[in-house]
Amino acid sequence: VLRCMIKQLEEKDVDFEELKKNLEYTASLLEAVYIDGTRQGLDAEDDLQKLHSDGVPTEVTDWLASTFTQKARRPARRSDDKPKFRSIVHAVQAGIFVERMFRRAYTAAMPNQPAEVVNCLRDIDTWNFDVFSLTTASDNHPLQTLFFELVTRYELNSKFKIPISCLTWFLEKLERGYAKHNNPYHSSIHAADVTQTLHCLLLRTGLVHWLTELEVLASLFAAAIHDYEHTGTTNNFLIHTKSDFAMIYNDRSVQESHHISATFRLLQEDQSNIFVNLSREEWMELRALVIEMVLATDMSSHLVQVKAMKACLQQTDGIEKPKALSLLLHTADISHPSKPWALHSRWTKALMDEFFRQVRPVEELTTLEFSYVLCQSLVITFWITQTSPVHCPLQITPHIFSWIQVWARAGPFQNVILPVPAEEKQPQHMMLPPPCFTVGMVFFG
Ligand SMILES: Nc1nc2c(ncn2[C@@H]2O[C@@H]3COP(=O)(O)O[C@H]3[C@H]2O)c(=O)[nH]1
Ligand SMILES: [Zn+2]
Repeated sequence: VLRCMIKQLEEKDVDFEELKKNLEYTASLLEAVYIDGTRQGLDAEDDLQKLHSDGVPTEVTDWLASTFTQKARRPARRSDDKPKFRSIVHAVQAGIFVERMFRRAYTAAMPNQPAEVVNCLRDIDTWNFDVFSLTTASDNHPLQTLFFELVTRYELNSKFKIPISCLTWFLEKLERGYAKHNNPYHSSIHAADVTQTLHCLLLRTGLVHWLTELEVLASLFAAAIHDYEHTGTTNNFLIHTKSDFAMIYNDRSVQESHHISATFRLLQEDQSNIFVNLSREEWMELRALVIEMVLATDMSSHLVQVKAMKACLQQTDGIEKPKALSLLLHTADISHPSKPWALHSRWTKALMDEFFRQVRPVEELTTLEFSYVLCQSLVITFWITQTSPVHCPLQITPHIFSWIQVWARAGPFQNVILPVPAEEKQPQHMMLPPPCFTVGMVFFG
């Protein structure tokens, strides 16, 4: 059309109305072509798909996908790459040789476990496994002992050629990280408990037969590290107090992001890099799985996870392994209420103790926390002063007690004399007396 118009102009044979119509038509045509072109640019993933089928090497499309789209780079599984016979024989021979070497190294270096530890570990496949007994028997090293036991039981050490020196050093550092904040609940005992529970779930449900060895390794590893360097406070606390962690991780799964990041930074050190002999693809796959699993332990994703799994079970399509494993770790993480009472009650007390510790530093409290704590303090103080001997439905630990004292002194209760000055006198489980209940009703509705 444009060429035709140019010719008409040259020949000075121009109908003004016709020229205008033709120009409008051409402009709308060019606009349509332009918009279509932009859309094609937006469908980059489709184009990548096309490239893939056009015989472009997978490395190239993978790189394009990881650089220009939201798609994570999936480790390439080359089932169709057929190695030559000779290379298979060599690989198998070399593999067997190295595995034997690693097995021998482990057998030689395996510490002679005390009889009590061996005794505890007999129950490792059961739901009633007593992780507190293992803690005592192993001289306060439940995580090291348990993880080492599971890695060797599943023969992951020889399969992935995990150097024993690295494993020992890594586990030592891992336990130290869990001890960093001296948490009553989020300690290495909790990590050992969750790891054992996950192992029990994998075994008892038969899921272990559905997984590759790398997925088993990633799952056990994720469980062992899932609360590494936990600060003993909730994500909300970190966010509301504008903590460094909240600033680093932009208020998103703050604790969980730190557990993962700090662990992988620990693995960067040669001395503790237990995955040194994994191939690049294996390492990428393991890392992706560990990240997904640990991030899913954030309680704020609980409902979403349960809903997604329910929907997934109603469909005939297969269940995505990372999703299933994430839910499994989350289940193990909050499983203690389904354990025998002796275990569950210990965990509950430890968790309550940790929750109460969190509100102790007065200067870190937000207005909301301040009023919450003040009301709590009022109720508890009133109730303590009203009853003699003191009755309490929850065990008042030294931390809770000092917390009450702080508020009794700081608030309008300076003159209240607390009748429980010494630790020995602290009350045990008893019924909540009516005065407190009445005050509680008045204050909290
Ligand atoms: N209310 C309540 N919370 C729990 C219980 N057990 C564990 N949790 C919380 O659930 C969280 C799960 O992830 P974490 O282990 O980081 O921290 C855990 C606790 O904060 C429980 O019995 N009751
Ligand atoms: Zn946990």
